[in-house]
Amino acid sequence: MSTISEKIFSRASGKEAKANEFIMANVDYAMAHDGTSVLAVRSFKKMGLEKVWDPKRIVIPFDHLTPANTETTAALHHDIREWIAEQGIPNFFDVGEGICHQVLPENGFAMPGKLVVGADSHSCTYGAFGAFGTGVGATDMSEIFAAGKLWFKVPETIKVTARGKLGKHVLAKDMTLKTIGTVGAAGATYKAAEFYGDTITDLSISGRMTLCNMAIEMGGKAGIVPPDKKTFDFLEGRAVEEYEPVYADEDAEYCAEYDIDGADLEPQVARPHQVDNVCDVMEVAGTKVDQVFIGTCTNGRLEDLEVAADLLKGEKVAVRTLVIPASRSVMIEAIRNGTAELLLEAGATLGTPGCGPCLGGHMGVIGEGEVCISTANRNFRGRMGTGGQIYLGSPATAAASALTGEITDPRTV
Ligand SMILES: CC(C)[C@H](C(=O)O)[C@@H](O)C(=O)O
Ligand code: SF4
Repeated sequence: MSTISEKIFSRASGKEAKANEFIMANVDYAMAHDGTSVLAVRSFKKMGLEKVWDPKRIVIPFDHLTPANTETTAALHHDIREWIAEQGIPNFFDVGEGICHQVLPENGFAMPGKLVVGADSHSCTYGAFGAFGTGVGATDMSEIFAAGKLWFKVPETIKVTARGKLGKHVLAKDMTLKTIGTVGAAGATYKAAEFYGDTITDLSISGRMTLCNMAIEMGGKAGIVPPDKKTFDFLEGRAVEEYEPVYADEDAEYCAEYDIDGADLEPQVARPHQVDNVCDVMEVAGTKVDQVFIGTCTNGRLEDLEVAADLLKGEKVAVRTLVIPASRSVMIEAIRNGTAELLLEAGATLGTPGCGPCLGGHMGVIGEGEVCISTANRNFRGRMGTGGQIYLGSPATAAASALTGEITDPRTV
């Protein structure tokens, strides 16, 4: 009677692992990006260590401040590139390759049954593939760099079941925001979430990534969709090694259960400054916006850009609209299939694949008193610029709002 997390931790620790136990687990893949690798490498060097445990199992994408925004960032990037070369780490993704949580799945590092740990809180995204994906701090990452292992408390699991077919212009993001609004920003603290129901199985891989990406926004240690044919098809020719899918037992123990109604779901928006401050879009419709941002590890995939392009096709945006593809391959596909052209013709700005202004680093921060509707996962106070206000919504809601200059229900344009 085990949950997916208990089974993954049992394999990774080599002994039967049950919720609330402390175990030492072998990590399958470890990720740090330009932001966190700096600190992880510093702490690794402080330990007096020379070589990482296994260069092939470390993945380093540069995405947070790319291209470098200041001389300081450029110098830090330079140092990390040197360290990566010294260590012989083959999985290095430099400026323009994309956001870590897009790059790892695209390159087959997120696989069912694996323990994938990242020095970034949204590493829970890998749960979309049936992995236990979780974020740790940079010093914990240095321990993993050193020995490939880390202590974990095996999490309890909540079960979220979503049923019903989503309506027109109601997307995975709306379901995700609804789930966070229902569970609450701290409702799943140090717990894993397993997602079930036809609404979930109907989601594309991209939609499942949106959902699992935001598990941390309800405090979750992980968010996991049981792998199915869609998962296996996506991983075909992509998975970097063999994997074994893991499923929960019928009588697995859940500490809480939630039901989400997909059929009657309206487009959702999270109001400033908490992610669980969620409401139907109608409640905030008409709120003037200064900027629209479509991108991030939550909603910067091809499907998201296509949704936006479809709404903006042949029209002109009323406010500045930034579109930042989640990865180089998303951008290439968007160029190939005409999506990029539609967005540019409508007046949107296309940026280098990466995090963009998501965490307020550069490329599109907002000014004092400005309002942005964003497809990202966090709307914390000041995140995209001091004194700014962030509303979170789906790419459809963001694109509809771009057309009118105010928060708009995509079903009305
Ligand atoms: C910079 C990094 C540590 C951070 C995170 O862990 O989530 C960032 O990606 C974010 O989204 O705020
Ligand atoms: S896109 Fe945003 S949420 Fe995702 S990793 Fe980058 S900064 Fe963090």
